[in-house]
Amino acid sequence: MTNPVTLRPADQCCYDIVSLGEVMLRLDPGERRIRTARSFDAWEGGGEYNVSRGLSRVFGKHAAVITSLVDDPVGHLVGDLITAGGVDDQFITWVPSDGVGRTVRTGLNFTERGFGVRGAVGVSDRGHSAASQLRAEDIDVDRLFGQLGVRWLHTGGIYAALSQSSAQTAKAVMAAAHANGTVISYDLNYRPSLWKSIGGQEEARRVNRELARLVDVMIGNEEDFTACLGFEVEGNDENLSHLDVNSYATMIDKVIEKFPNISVVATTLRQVRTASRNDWSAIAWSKDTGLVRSVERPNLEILDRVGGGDSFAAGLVAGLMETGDLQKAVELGAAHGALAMTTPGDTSMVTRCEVESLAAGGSARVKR
Ligand SMILES: O=C(O)C(=O)C[C@H](O)[C@H](O)CO
Repeated sequence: MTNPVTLRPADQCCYDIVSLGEVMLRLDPGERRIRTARSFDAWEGGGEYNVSRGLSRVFGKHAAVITSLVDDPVGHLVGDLITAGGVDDQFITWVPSDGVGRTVRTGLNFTERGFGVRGAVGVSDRGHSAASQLRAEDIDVDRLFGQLGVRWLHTGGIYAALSQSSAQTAKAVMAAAHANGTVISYDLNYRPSLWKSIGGQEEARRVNRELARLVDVMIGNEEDFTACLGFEVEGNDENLSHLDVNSYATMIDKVIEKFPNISVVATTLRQVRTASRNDWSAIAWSKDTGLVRSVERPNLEILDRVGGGDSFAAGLVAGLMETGDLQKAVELGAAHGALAMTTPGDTSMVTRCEVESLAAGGSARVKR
């Protein structure tokens, strides 16, 4: 089995995985709603970072994050959560506080889980965040990708949407990674709220198409390839109430034709029956294997859906890094994503053993 991606040898690299993205303070009202909450749990979260955290905590990989935080107590709380998540903080750029957050701040993300007929809600408060102002010159890419060595870089469409400069930063970091033989994955992660005031979907497509030329492993959910890259999936209705795998296969052919640099395309497929029950599976493609599909998990019970896609990506990356077998990788990703959605917070609280057991068809029988 040939690995669809060519990885640098582990003994030549300080890091298995580095993410580039914003890390926000996630404020979570638990079972309550944001609008009526009186207390919040604090976690850290960010689409790109969550992948590194999962790879570190669950799959035992050496991980780091490239981001920026404000040098004040809120920034340091996020920094503390990052190191507790097993992610190296040496590539965090700390910027001085202006005293009130007028020009630079640490992003906040209020997230409620939803239940049954009430969908999950995310309200971010992240204008002028330090991460959105991070510039390529702030990052010592020669040291990171050249001297220290990185096997895999993960970034994506959330970071690219933060500001005009963040898209440029993403491009420069991806180019440096590519020049040093680092595999690059990119999760399209369409967030309409981020694009709303900076050109909407048209601008999202322009930016993501430009960055797609540097990507080896392209990841997205059931709607991202249409929203971010403009590839329609035949038969999808507005509510994505029917997801036809053959139509995705046709769409992936078009993606590869347009971006021949891409070696793997991976998509999570989620049909939302209620906020608490989703049909969940994933598909992936490489030239050698064609389309592979994970086990389908109809009516999967969900406690907190946020971060499910990131945990899928972490499992997929771990599987490709360790086995090069796309079928195994997609199973590991889908199982990790499913388990991550059984606990609160963006990231998973499971062990590798639990992921492997579920991927191999294990049940939820009590263990004691
Ligand atoms: O919207 C964002 O920027 C986030 O990163 C919030 C969550 O962490 C993300 O949606 C999880 O995938």
